[in-house]
Amino acid sequence: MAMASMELPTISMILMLLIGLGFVWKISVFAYNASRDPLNKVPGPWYARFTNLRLKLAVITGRRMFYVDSMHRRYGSIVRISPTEIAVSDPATCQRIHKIGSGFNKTQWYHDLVSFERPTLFTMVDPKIHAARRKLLARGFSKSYLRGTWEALVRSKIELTIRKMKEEGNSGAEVDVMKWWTLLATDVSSHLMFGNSFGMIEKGKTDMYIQTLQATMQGSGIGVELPLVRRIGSWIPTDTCKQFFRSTPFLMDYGTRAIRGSKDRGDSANIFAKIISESEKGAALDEKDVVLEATALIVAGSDTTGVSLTYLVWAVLSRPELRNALEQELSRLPENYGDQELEELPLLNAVIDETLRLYGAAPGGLPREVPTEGANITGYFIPGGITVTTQAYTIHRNDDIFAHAAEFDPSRWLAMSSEKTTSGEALAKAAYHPFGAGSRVCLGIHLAQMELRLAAAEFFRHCKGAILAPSTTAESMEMENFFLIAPQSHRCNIVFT
Ligand code: HEM
Repeated sequence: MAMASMELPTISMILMLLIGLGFVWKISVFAYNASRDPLNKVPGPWYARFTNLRLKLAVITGRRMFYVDSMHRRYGSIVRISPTEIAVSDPATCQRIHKIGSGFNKTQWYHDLVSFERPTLFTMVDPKIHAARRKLLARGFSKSYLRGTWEALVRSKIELTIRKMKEEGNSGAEVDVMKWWTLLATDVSSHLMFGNSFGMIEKGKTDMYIQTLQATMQGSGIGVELPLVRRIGSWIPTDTCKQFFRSTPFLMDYGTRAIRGSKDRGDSANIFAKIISESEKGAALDEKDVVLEATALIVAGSDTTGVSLTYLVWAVLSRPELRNALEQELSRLPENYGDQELEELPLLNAVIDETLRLYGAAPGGLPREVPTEGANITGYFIPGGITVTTQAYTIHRNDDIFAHAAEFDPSRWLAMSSEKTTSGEALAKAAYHPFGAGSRVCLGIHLAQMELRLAAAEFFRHCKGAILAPSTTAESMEMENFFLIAPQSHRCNIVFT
């Protein structure tokens, strides 16, 4: 009996043996596939072959663009950053990826990030569908239309914002320019999209709709990286979780009422009135599309412009000589100047370009999918379906493209604007892309530039006594990166002396 129980394996032993064999088999298949993966030839850390955990950690701690930049510095202009993703920082390859008709389309990540029930311009993948939508929306975002129809409104909101900043700072209190610029940009884009002022600058705070929209976007940002958290959060019956994960019906209902209201007021009430009247002829956009696009555009036009203006003010106030020179340039403007005159000012535009080079609001990875047939990227064959990302953060800080790239030096743009540009300057101009590139370049570029020019001009004409508060330091302005950038302190305080 004793001998038999020693020699015959029990059922549990057989099961354990089978599980063990299954496990070894799985590991072998995984190792075999990993060893034959064409991406193995791409330089990068060893763990990127097996897991995206290191990249995810960087994403959820707001360090993604810094992590990818450190990988480029270590491994070169092409680097594998996860089992299915490579990053590229060679300017010519970036241009090739982003150029119109390249075949490198946006990835599903954009749709997951925004998570609306239908795609919008920002999230559309199919180039033909995107091109048709872009053509329709572009009518409301051209420089001439914006100047003709909206410049006065944008300017009045800027003047109000600066008056409110000064009122707040009258008693010697610190004034957070990031709060005010974000309110300004949010109020401008909401007014342009829904045709009504939300009165946020007057009140000095965002309203209920914008708060819910911001919470929803944060919820989507969490959900795209941690889908389980989104799923669990959407079941939890608290107001916060509802705002983060279940606000779409509220946002849609609000947007529908706002769009219907502005439609009744006629063609110049909002940007969409113009687009709707055009699209109704060919029924290209239904009401839901309009509401979703308007909602997405409010998001796209708010923190982006607010953050860029914040860094502009910080960068100039940190450099007294530059500030004096800018104030002098602006003091020569006639009282009734407009955006067109501002476009001619060399230093103002150099300051804006330099701000966007180092602190443009969206300098992180822009993911694109390698076309089905695969592509040769800087000498490596990359199979179809792999994600390839490029980031302005790295290209804009490349010393071979921008001399002393880490320095904030607007004078580099003054030299570049002369008639005779050197080949190095031409390379720098081509590599510069704070608003993205190609067919997916920012739709709001002219609106953003108009706001940046007018707001910077008004600020440095009317806030001569403003200085950075002691609490605003290089450390407090260090960037975090959750798709967009923001100062880690989420504020930029000044005082009026
Ligand atoms: C300084 C401010 C801004 C910066 C730095 C900025 C930056 C960018 C960048 C880098 C992209 C490309 C994204 C990609 O390829 O994945 C983009 C796209 C876009 N931006 Fe902006 N943006 C700004 C302001 C605005 C404003 C004011 C609006 C509209 C109100 C806007 C609307 C859009 C839209 C709709 C897209 C998607 C375009 C498409 O895919 O066809 N942006 N922006």
